[in-house]
Amino acid sequence: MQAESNAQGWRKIAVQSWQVMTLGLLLSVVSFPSLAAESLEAELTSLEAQSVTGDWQATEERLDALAPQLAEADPALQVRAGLIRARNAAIGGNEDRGLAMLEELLEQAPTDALRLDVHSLTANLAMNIGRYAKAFEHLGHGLDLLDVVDDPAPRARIYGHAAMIYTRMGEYEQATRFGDQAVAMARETGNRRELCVELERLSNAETETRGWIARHATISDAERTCEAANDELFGAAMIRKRGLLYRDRGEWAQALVVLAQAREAIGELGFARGMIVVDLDRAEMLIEMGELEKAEGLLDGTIETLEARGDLMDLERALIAAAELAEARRDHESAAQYYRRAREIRIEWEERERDLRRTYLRTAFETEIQRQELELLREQARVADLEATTQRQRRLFMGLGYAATAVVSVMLFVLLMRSSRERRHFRRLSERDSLTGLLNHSHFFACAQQALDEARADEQGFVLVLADIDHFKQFNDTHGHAAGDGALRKVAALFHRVFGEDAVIGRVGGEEFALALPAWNREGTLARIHRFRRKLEPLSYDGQRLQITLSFGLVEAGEDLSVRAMHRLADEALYEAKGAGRDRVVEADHERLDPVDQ
Ligand SMILES: Nc1nc2c(ncn2[C@@H]2O[C@H](COP(=O)(O)OP(=O)(O)OP(=O)(O)O)[C@@H](O)[C@H]2O)c(=O)[nH]1
Repeated sequence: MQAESNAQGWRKIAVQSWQVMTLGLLLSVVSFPSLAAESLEAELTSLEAQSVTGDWQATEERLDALAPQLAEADPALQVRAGLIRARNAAIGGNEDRGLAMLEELLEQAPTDALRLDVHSLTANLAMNIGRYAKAFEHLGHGLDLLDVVDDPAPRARIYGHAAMIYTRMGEYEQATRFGDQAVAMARETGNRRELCVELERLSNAETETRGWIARHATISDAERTCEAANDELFGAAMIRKRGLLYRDRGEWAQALVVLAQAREAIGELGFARGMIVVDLDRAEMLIEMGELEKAEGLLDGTIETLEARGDLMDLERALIAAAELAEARRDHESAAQYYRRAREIRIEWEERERDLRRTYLRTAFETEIQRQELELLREQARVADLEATTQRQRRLFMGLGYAATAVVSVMLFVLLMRSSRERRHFRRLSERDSLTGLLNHSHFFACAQQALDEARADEQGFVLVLADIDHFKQFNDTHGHAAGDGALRKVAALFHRVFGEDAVIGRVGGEEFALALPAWNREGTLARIHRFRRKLEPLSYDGQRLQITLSFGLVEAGEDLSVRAMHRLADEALYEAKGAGRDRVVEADHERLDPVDQ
């Protein structure tokens, strides 16, 4: 009784489509991590298994019964129940509702692993009903989640769906890579049913990418695994595939035996479409072998059934087989009719395929464009970053440059100031007497000449005076050299004080001084010398008061007298003053002037 109801359930499911059946199968192998609410969890696990081997309506009823418990349950359990309901809706013919439910589940899924399963199921369902763009979109999102989901079960499922969809696209290389991953992941789960499904998908991808031996190994592995997992449907499908492998190698007798086994197994399951497909396989071979009667028996009613179902690919195959059969019987008119119809079906089929291909290419293209745009944005951000850094560096360098320039300028300024100060210092050293600060001999006479020239130009008077400290040797000898220095400094300071800023004053010998007095005359000069002599107080030194005196020679500028000539005259006058007893002023006698000096 149980077996009968199961078989009925299978028939209902089989009415939908081969692919939709795989959805249920997939869900049955889910091994979600154990959560709280043990009993509910166990119930759900049993439901997931039943959704494959039993009637989807029965699972729906059980889910309804669980509704109150589920409303209070952990979100993860709710999403698992939701996945079964979405699949049920699709199998029940309400694919749009199934897809809408999956959209909601995506919002609710509390973990990346569950979100990955929702994407997997959405991609599979969308693909089966020709919503290719949606299928590719969800497949892409699912594959993206592989980076963050470690659980091998959902990983195996998304890889498996990718393998299936890429095989459908004719992208066999990529499909094989996904198929290998799916099988590897399924082996990790230790779940035989999962592995059975993924081996079947890999075997589809491998048809165009691998040799006979590799394909045979995959198919045999799948056959054994599906049998061990008690998955009769996939087991039967694998037997058929093994038969086709023999056919491909030309081992027709062996192929027919194996295909007959497959037909029997599929027939036991009541899987109508599966039976038609295997009959077609066998009919095609029998026609080639010339066994026309047997082939005709297998094809009988096939075309009508497939037309009713709208299975275009299988219908085309059946029409071609019928055409070949008619041709073999020399019924060319019927053959031509079958071929014509087959062509029409092919055009219709290809139109659908083109649509699929276009969607795939558009999606792939859009993804590529998005990737490029993203890359461009990243590049732009990198350039902007680089520009900002360069700008910062330029500003920094400019700042440093300004600072360096400022530092160098300050240093230069300081150096300039110092050097000009030093220049002034050295010039002063070269022009002045270091002890008294008065002009030295050579600078005094240069300045005196200049002052004389200016006085003459201004038609003003000019007087030159020489003064010499009396008995200075004796003073030095008596009181010491330092006292002598003090006396020299005192005399110099007094000259300045008495004759003022306009007088050019120099120390022109050891204890000899000279004064050039522009705009002065002899009377004024004599009066001022007398004031000087009065003011020359005794020098206090070492507790003693030391009085010094000076002798003076004075000369007033006559017409065309040079400073040199005036110096000679003044010197003579001074000599006279010394000879006359010192401490006095003698005026020069112009008459005594040697003509050479003028
Ligand atoms: N303390 C000191 N003595 C100096 C300096 N320059 C020259 N003398 C001294 O000045 C003295 C000049 O001596 P003399 O030329 O003989 O003349 P005097 O002793 O002043 O005698 P009369 O000029 O004839 O009155 C020497 O003893 C020099 O050593 C100086 O810078 N400091």
